Amino acid sequence: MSNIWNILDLVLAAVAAYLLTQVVRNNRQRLPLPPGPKGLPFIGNVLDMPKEKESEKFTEWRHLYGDIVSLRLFGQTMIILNSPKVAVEMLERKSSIYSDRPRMEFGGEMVGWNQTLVLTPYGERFRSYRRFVHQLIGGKQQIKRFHSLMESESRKFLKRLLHTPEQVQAHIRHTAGSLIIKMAYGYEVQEGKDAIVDLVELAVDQFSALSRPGAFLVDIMPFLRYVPPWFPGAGFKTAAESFKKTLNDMVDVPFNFVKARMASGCFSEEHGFRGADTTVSANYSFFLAMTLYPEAQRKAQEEIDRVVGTDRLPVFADRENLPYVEALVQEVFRWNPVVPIGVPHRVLEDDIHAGYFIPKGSIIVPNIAGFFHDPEVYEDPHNFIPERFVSADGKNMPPDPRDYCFGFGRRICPGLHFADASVWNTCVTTLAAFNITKAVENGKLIDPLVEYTVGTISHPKPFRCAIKPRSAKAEALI
Ligand code: HEM
Repeated sequence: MSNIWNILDLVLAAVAAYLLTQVVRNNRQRLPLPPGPKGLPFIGNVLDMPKEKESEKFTEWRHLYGDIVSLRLFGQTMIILNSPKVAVEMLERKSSIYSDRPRMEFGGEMVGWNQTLVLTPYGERFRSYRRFVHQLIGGKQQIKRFHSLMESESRKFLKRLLHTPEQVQAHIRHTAGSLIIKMAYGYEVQEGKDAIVDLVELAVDQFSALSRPGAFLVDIMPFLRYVPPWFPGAGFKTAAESFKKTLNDMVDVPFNFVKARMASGCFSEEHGFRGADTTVSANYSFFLAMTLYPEAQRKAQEEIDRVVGTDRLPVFADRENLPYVEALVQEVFRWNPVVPIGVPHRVLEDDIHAGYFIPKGSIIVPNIAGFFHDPEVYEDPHNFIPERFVSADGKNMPPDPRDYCFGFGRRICPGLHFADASVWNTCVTTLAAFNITKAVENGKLIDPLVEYTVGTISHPKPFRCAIKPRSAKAEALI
């Protein structure tokens, strides 16, 4: 008899537990979604989503609705995080449920980027990719192995600038591509045009275009994937095929090179890693800032001359003695961030945050550019002012932009130490060797516009500037 009671007790306990979870769940679902623009029946906020300058629109919504804003794109909930505080609370403190990526029908499934770390769903494959990348470039110590490579690549960069300064953007791209490919595969990039660098650039540009939230309708309505190619509006299928070929080539061509090198017994140890080419944007922003803000340039050069002297170029060992240059690099990362609205995360379970219901499967977008352009945190945010990061006692400074510009939680950019070192190195060696000023045309100074491209990775639009060696001595050093 007592056995039957024990079993009954267990059954009752299980039923009670089930009912309790249902009550909690129903209560959760009764909590409101975060506020946001109203939207239309069925399509929701599709028409509210900006086609460019997303960050500015998200900031407008911040003023209307607050730090957490929700949108609905057909049946998909999107949550915009408008302050670093909520981004840290959700994406870092609750990272065990906020670290998935949305399924991107176009870029992920049709083109194949879901096979790379950036779009890999949260799970075992994600963890093993991260472990691997972490071993290679995960900490400042690991990056030290690449300091001499970065220093020698930047010397080549200075030479290219000296000969063809008007091609600065191409030189930045070439140097960044060359550095990453050399680090990953031990492949020596050719001067001028190089097939592998071109492939990496093309693939990364395509990724940038296709990974914007809502960039392709098929991301919101996955069934469109099955419309026949001749169907009106199905041009995205041809585009997917072409993007897929670029991605496959980017993987296969260097891989085949490595295989051939291994067969011939001359394979360098830094192999097997593919990285995104985001440092290009930061470095080009640096040139734009130096063109527009001569006073910041002059102060940084004065510091370099005083600390390093003019008989040699700066090296990584000088870094800690150059606080103004450090502040200038921080300002480069803040002024116009490379990834203005991050890479979207996806939440794996229902959550309640700040009294709002965040449904499982919501796409979470941190408004990084919005954080950096908040005048309450960074005074006069659209101007380039390294002084905001300089303080005699290291107190009362705004947050270091490097705490946020690389994303959050378990998805934080694994290339952040590499990127920070390589951008610092480009800035400091260029400042030591060259003066960057406005270009002159028909006797008139040309004011470059501060305009950026649309896409996950945002680049300054091409602009003109003049780049000349600071002195005969500097030229001799190059
Ligand atoms: C200025 C330079 C860079 C910036 C601003 C930047 C920024 C970012 C951001 C915002 C994310 C998304 C993080 C998130 O989801 O919360 C990311 C992801 C990623 N970045 Fe970077 N990045 C830079 C350079 C690099 C470099 C040099 C590499 C490789 C050497 C790299 C490799 C990656 C990878 C593989 C991911 C995907 C990580 C994942 O999904 O788990 N990045 N980056």
